[in-house]
Amino acid sequence: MHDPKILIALDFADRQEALALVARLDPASCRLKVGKEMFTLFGPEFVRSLVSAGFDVFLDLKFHDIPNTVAKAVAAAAELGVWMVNVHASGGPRMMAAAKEALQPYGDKAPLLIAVTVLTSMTGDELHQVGVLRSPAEQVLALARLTRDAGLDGVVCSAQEASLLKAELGPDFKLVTPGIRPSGSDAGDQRRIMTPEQAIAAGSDYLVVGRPITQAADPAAVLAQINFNLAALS
Ligand SMILES: O=C(O)c1cc(=O)[nH]c(=O)n1[C@@H]1O[C@H](COP(=O)(O)O)[C@@H](O)[C@H]1O
Repeated sequence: MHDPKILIALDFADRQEALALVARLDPASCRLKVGKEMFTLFGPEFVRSLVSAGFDVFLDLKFHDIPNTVAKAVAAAAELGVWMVNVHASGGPRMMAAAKEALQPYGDKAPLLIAVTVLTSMTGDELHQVGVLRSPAEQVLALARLTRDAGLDGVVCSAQEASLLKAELGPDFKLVTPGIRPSGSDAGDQRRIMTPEQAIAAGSDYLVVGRPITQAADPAAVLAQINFNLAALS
């Protein structure tokens, strides 16, 4: 596969369990995401080992801090050789521009820089609780516009906003969508969800899939089935 669409969220407390899954995966058929749990437990060495094994790695630490701190953190991620890194768009345009600037020295080796808009676990009511009175779709669009204007490569959003964002921001602005649930699988803590096929049809570029693959009896088979279904769409 030329450009694997599925980013598998490696959210494991046990390194051996994660590595047993990785050993059954092919870098040509998926990419890997390392998030806060595994990075906190196993650190940069774990990320480097996945990069050395030939995987494109999305380092999902969702940086959200003052511009100087985020710029340095993003540069540290680039040093690890990751394929994608993310910040929170609500850190603001100056923070995002500083992150972008920090990647300039890496040229075409720089990771894709993506901003999280509204977490896929959040509903409109929860946004209201934190003082955001817009609907999720309106807030996602507003933050995505700020992200594009700051020169970043794309956003993390839910697939429910993908068609709106593709229409408003054009085909090149990357949409990375978690909250993916093959039909019949448990939503868990996610709220704004879609199936893989619906997400691709709506315009998602990359689908983040965790538990539906990692907690399956046969994770490689679930991945193969999703890839097969997506190939049938194109
Ligand atoms: O940035 C992310 O990857 C992310 C953003 C978001 O809005 N929602 C979201 O679920 N994620 C991550 O995507 C993964 C989803 O995992 P599952 O819910 O198990 O498929 C988790 O690792 C989350 O940390």
